[in-house]
Amino acid sequence: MGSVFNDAHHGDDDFDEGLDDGLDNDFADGPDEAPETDDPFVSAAWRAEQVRAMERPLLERGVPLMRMAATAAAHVAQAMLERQPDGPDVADAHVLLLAGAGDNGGDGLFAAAELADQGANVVCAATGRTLHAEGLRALLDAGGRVLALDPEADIPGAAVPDAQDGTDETDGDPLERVMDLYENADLVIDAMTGIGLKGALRGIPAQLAERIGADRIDPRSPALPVSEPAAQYPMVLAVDVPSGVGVDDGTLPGTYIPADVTVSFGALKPCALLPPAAYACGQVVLVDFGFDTSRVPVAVELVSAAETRRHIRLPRLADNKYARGVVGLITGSDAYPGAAVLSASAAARANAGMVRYLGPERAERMVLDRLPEAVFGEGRCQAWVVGSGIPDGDHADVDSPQREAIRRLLEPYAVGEANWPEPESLLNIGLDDLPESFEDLMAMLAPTYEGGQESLPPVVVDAGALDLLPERVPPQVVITPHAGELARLLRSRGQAVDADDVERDPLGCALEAWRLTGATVLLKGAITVVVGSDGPDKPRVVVNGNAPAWLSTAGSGDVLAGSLGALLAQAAADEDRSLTLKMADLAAAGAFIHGLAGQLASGSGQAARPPVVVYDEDRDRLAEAMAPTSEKLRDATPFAPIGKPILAGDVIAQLPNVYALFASMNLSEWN
Ligand SMILES: NC(=O)C1=CN([C@@H]2O[C@H](COP(=O)(O)OP(=O)(O)OC[C@H]3O[C@@H](n4cnc5c(N)ncnc54)[C@H](O)[C@@H]3O)[C@@H](O)[C@H]2O)[C@H](O)CC1
Ligand SMILES: [K+]
Repeated sequence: MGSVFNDAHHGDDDFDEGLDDGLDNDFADGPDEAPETDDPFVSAAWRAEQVRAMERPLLERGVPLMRMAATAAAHVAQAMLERQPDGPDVADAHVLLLAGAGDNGGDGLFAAAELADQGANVVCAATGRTLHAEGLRALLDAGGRVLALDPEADIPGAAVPDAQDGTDETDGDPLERVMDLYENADLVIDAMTGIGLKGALRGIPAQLAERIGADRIDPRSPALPVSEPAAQYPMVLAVDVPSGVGVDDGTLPGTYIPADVTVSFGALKPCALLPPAAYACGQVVLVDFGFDTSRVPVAVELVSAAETRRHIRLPRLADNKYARGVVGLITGSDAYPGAAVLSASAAARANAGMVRYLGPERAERMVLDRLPEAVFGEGRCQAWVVGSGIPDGDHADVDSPQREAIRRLLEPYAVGEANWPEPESLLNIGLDDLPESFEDLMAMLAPTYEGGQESLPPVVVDAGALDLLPERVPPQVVITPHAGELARLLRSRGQAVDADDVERDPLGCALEAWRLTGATVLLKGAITVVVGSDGPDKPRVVVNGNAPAWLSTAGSGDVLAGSLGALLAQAAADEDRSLTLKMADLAAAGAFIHGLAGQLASGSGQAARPPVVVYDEDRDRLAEAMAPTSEKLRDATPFAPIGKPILAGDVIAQLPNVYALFASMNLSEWN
């Protein structure tokens, strides 16, 4: 499954060949070769202002970034046409360019001029009052035509539609004219706005996006494997970013044009990684300009296989089961005993040394039936998982003993309220003595710990335990809400937010929850957004996008909680490591493992955020890199490319295989 471990390749490109010989630096030499699986270039995104800061030194040295961007866009356009089984040759293609007045429009004009040079029939619809002058000249010289949509436009050589008249081809409502062109086009190049967009689209671009965007958004369409040939014409190529998306925050503030492919220049922007904007980007092809990213902090990071591998602890020569990490679970309930089985089995199959389960008798019996290895005896736990399958305060008639136990477990994590009795040690809970009732348990969980809050074991707070979270907690507390649960948590802290608000602005809401609680926030969704601490008051944002749509199935969250608990226990088992600043990466790695298990279980090459393709000037290599995952997966499984339905248990069954995959990657790098 090559595509799972990002195929994208950074470095060794000869994109700069033929450029200004005066280039002295690493750009001229191409960036350093990076290992295939560990390339920050394809897994990090920077905000618009940061991208501008990184492009500035290159522009000052006279590097022709716009021409490089345009050539790359033209090559990508060609690759899109060529991969359509019934697609026209470039020379016969009808291309509609939507060009704004800024440099994004300039990129589009030069790109379209290259296609027109090869014989394509290109019409540019200008959405602003002006067009990039040199780009316009290039397109007109290459035989392209230009239609100005704004009656006040001042664009030399452009036709201006005139609704009053009725005599020539420019007559009629300009938007209708564009829609006619749209319907007859093979390819649309969307270059209305790039990183210069302010707020939601307004005016003519907004109207165009409303018409074209509405035509293209169908939430009922099936989740297909990556970059299948487009199901409909015209295909849309977005220049740098799809026009209308929130470049820095990943929101969709107004109308926008969803793309089949987005060709992104210099560096990824957050909208390429964050939901919901990432869904509008389609396949992302990233053009390397050789930016110096070393001094610019990453805004959003995509968790990679290589990063995940770093957090896994392989068994060592002298290990015993305790050294490998013990996971304690207070999950499952009389109402949902299955969650106990799922969370405990997931933890047990995810490379933990041992699993301790704590719950009502019936759930305990079910866990033992399915997992005879589970223990209920005394000993250490390096990480906890609480709340999966436990009704929350609104749904539990009386506060159950389980909820009380979780409340006690979480008490010592309350920041600023430390006033604990002498530690018997929280880590030593005598589960043997565990009663039918939880009375004694509560006593045993009395808030005690050694070495201060920092040394408390990491804990995953899921589902019904979210309303038991203390006001403020340290970062080793990971909360794992979905949109509705996050909204509820924020409401409990005075924010007027509902689930739709969270879905509209997942990053904003996860950041808010992190700010308010201090917890590491893992917001579940097709793309998972994690916000954790990267130092005092400094958030770290990591997303995971490798999950196939098949993974949205009952019990999936219980599996995530259990397997994340196991990952945290492995990390915490090495006591010399402080996890505080690693929690965001650990949580995202947990989501990656879960997503990969879902891909293996379903045999699907589909992913919410398909791997980023690095632009290659070599046409054959570019075509290969952009090829559908179904082709790459053809021999991997009989079910590729679509995959098959799965149950939570199927995902659990694949967890050992995920670890096996990691174990076979670059063994020399293992700790
Ligand atoms: N990343 C790189 O290294 C390079 C990127 N390039 C391209 O340049 C654009 C950014 O160009 P800029 O001129 O700064 O802005 P835009 O073209 O994105 O937008 C300006 C354009 O949009 C109009 N506009 C702004 N807000 C709105 C709105 N809310 N509604 C409607 N219209 C709006 C504004 O009036 C202007 O007309 C970058 O994305 C790349 O594509 C370069 O090629 C160099 C290298
Ligand atoms: K654009």
